[in-house]
Amino acid sequence: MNEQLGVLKVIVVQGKRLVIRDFKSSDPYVVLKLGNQTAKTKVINSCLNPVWNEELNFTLTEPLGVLNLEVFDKDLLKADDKMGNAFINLQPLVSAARLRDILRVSSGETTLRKVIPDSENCLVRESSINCVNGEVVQNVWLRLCEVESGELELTIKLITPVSNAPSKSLRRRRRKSYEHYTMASSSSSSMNTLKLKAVSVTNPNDTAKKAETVDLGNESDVVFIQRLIPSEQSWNWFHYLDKHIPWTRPTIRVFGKSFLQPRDTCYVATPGLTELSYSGYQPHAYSWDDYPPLKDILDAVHKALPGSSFNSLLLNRYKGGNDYVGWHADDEKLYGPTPEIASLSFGCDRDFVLKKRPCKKSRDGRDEPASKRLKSSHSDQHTFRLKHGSLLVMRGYTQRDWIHSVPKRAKADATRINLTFRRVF
Ligand SMILES: O=C(O)CCC(=O)C(=O)O
Ligand SMILES: [Fe+2]
Repeated sequence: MNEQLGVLKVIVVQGKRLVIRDFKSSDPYVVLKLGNQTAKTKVINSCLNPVWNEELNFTLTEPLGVLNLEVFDKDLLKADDKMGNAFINLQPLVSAARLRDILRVSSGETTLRKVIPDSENCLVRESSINCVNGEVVQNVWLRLCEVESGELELTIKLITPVSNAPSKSLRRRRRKSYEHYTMASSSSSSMNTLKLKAVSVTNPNDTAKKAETVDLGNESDVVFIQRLIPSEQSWNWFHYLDKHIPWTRPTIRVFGKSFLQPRDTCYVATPGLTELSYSGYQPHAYSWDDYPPLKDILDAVHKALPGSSFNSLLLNRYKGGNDYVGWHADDEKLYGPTPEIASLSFGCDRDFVLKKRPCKKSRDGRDEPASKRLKSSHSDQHTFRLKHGSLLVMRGYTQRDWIHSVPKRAKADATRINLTFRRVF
């Protein structure tokens, strides 16, 4: 049976910079879910910075879940629109309650621990967990995910009886909780602070980090990691790139006709490489030092792909579902015959479609029908849903034998940023 730990009081304080989902504003409300318990705030009409100050109560049981929050825009005539979501791991709060019991703190205000924003939580800034007159209280600002902007402020209180004889599960875990803390003696001031080492919370989506390899046949394959970069980190990078990259929408030539490229673009490369040119357009090559976070992103990709060594990057920004990239292969000579191309996505989900070339030169240079070249056990088309933080890598002869595209999608109403890392030889 689930063991009851106490009552979780969640005060949904306010939202900031929420997105517009109606004509000029939104009518936001928040849905909170903990296991099979659900609660909602009231709707605040026409407001992007709503103040709810509403307290919603949940029973907290073991095993501990994650508190999920979703913001919606209330609509009368159609389904409510999504305005982003966030989650908060309750483990630090429960560990802090155990520490309170161990230290027998029951009056005044004491900081029990801190949780730092990191790549595996939605925190906007560091958050303290305090014991206030026996109650364990955490104030958090959460960045909303799967949306262009928005933050939520919550105050969370865990009400458990201050116990000198902890429950069975607390006893089981007590030893483990000690390992998380480096304690110094508390001061005698009314606001005591224990010197605790800030620890990060674990990512409930860890399983999404697993790599899946799709064998395309004939020495071509695709590696797909649905969530390489955790959500919070991905949003930080998304916002940086959206704001700071000098995006341009160039005119390109396709089949002798000039078009405005249906997405924004930018190119970054190590100095001295052969220049890139595609569809009659030669982008200016910015340097990695111009946009230092790109070096952190490159490091993360190199770490995920041991042995890789990318020296150039093509960035694309799709400002909505009408922006797209048509069928093509990244088979420019400067990448060599078997380029490894690593594609990292942030923001709105989009489909990435790979399709076998109708007829293409085989490795020895002869034209052969596709049916002859590729084993029948391999499918002719693959679609990957590229999500916020996804990594997709094309390898081997994929550029020679396959073409790829990100088609228009009417429902993709938010911005997506995609980074393709390549090595120029
Ligand atoms: O946006 C994407 O996922 C793909 C972009 C792409 O194919 C390219 O830049 O060559
Ligand atoms: Fe491409």
